[in-house]
Amino acid sequence: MIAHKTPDKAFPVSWDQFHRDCRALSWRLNETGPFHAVVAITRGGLVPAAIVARELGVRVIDTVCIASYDHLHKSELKVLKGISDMTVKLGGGSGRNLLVVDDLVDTGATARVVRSMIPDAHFATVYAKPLGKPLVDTFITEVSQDTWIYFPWDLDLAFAPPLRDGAA
Ligand SMILES: O=P(O)(O)OC[C@H]1O[C@H](OP(=O)(O)OP(=O)(O)O)[C@H](O)[C@@H]1O
Ligand SMILES: O=c1[nH]c(=O)c2nc[nH]c2[nH]1
Ligand SMILES: [Mg+2]
Repeated sequence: MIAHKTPDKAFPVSWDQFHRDCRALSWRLNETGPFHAVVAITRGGLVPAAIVARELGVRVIDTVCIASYDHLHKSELKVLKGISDMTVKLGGGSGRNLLVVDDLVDTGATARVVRSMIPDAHFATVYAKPLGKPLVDTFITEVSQDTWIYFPWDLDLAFAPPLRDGAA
């Protein structure tokens, strides 16, 4: 396990907000395409990839399966499944006209690995932190490096204590 400081700030995202941000991302990407295929970086990229592909009318969806975080803790990055040969061919070998989608870029380690596979692909994430931002072509919202983004699929409805009882 790689030593990692627990982020100071929390940025929780609701399903509504996430859908709105994915639609905003699709608007931006619509000016850049057309794309022959979408490559989702699993698992976090699956939900935004579905929304973006729907908005842009792309029917070919592939995955590259990468794991590096165990909840808040960064571990060694593992590529569990690569991009299929058919998709790489669609992108002319270098990724031209392919759209890579992930939920966020943090340190940029995940994006760097995927970029090395298809360097000419267009990289899009919904959220970006400063360290990873240079690796992404299009994103919607930037948060500070010491912020942890909580996605709706990782959250549950729960009681929030009143401010006067000591809630932050
Ligand atoms: O820029 P980085 O520092 O590489 O971090 C960003 C990556 O970390 C998260 O994935 P994670 O490895 O947690 O797997 P998951 O998508 O299955 O949740 C997130 O979905 C990005 O893919
Ligand atoms: O849910 C998540 N939120 C984050 O801010 C983050 N950074 C890397 N991996 C992450 N996963
Ligand atoms: Mg991920």
